[in-house]
Amino acid sequence: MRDVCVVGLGLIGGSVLRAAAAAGRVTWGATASQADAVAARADGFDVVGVDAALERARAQDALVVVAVPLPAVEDVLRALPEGVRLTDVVSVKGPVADLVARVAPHARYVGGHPMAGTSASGWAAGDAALFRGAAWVVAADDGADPDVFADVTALALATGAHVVPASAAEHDAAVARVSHLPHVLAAVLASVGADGGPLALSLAAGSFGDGTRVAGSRPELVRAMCEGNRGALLDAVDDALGRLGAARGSLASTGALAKTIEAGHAARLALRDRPEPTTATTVDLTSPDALEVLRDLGARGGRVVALDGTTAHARTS
Ligand SMILES: O=C(O)C(=O)C[C@]1(C(=O)O)C=C[C@@H](O)C=C1
Repeated sequence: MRDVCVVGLGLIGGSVLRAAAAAGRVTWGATASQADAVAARADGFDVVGVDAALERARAQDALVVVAVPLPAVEDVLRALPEGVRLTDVVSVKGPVADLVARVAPHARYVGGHPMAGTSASGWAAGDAALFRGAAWVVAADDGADPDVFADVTALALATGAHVVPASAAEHDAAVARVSHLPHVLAAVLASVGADGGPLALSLAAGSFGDGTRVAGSRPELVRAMCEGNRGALLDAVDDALGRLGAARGSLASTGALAKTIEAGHAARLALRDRPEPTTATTVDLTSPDALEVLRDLGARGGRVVALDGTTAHARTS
């Protein structure tokens, strides 16, 4: 079991550190936030300075998990000793891969992204169980080091997540639609509701609460996440605007929203009823076509559910 060093101890980093420790790993962390460092130490975790944490990772051949917001990633990369095993949990993968290539090309990097969170932030909001049952994307771009791919997969599985392999570009296009666009829409919806004045807010109930929940997240984190995926998010916003425009058009002309409501209803039921992938298959991570096979598996809704050395046990639909 590889040791784990987490840099950034907010909601996600703090949850990774707790979950890795709960899974029996040797762990330590570092954070620029004094408040998070004090709170993590008070909870019994080993928290040291960033340079000391990274040096220890090099000495112990540990996996470093960068869990800071995108604008702070470069500073962590600049402090990396040569050749460390590296992953991250940032919500956009292409820009982090580009940064690693530019600033720390010596790192043995395989990106990751756990699809879990809450609108809370900071160490205190973290939870060892946050990733249970969640998808954790592990970047399967050509050239990925199979050994580090296995390290990141093993960590994700140890937290209770399942692994969805995807290229950085596939990941960024997908999360633009299912994570970043929802944050933009929640922000817009919250403002539209608030502008309805005190009566509207006193009537706000389930639909408004559900639709605006993530607008309660820390604005600078949401901003960094959305701006970091600008290209793919613009495409998703355009798609949403087109559908909103069509909905407005049909409401204005025929008075009927039927198509929009029915398409959305069908999409929501398909999400609720999506089949659990059940067909078992294995992928040898050291085989020359492993990354292609893994990307194909992820694109078809498959997932890696266990790891046995360098053999990934997967399920497909
Ligand atoms: O559930 C939430 O509060 C989240 O915003 C989590 C959420 C998302 O679902 O969009 C947000 C960012 C991530 O990196 C992964 C997941």
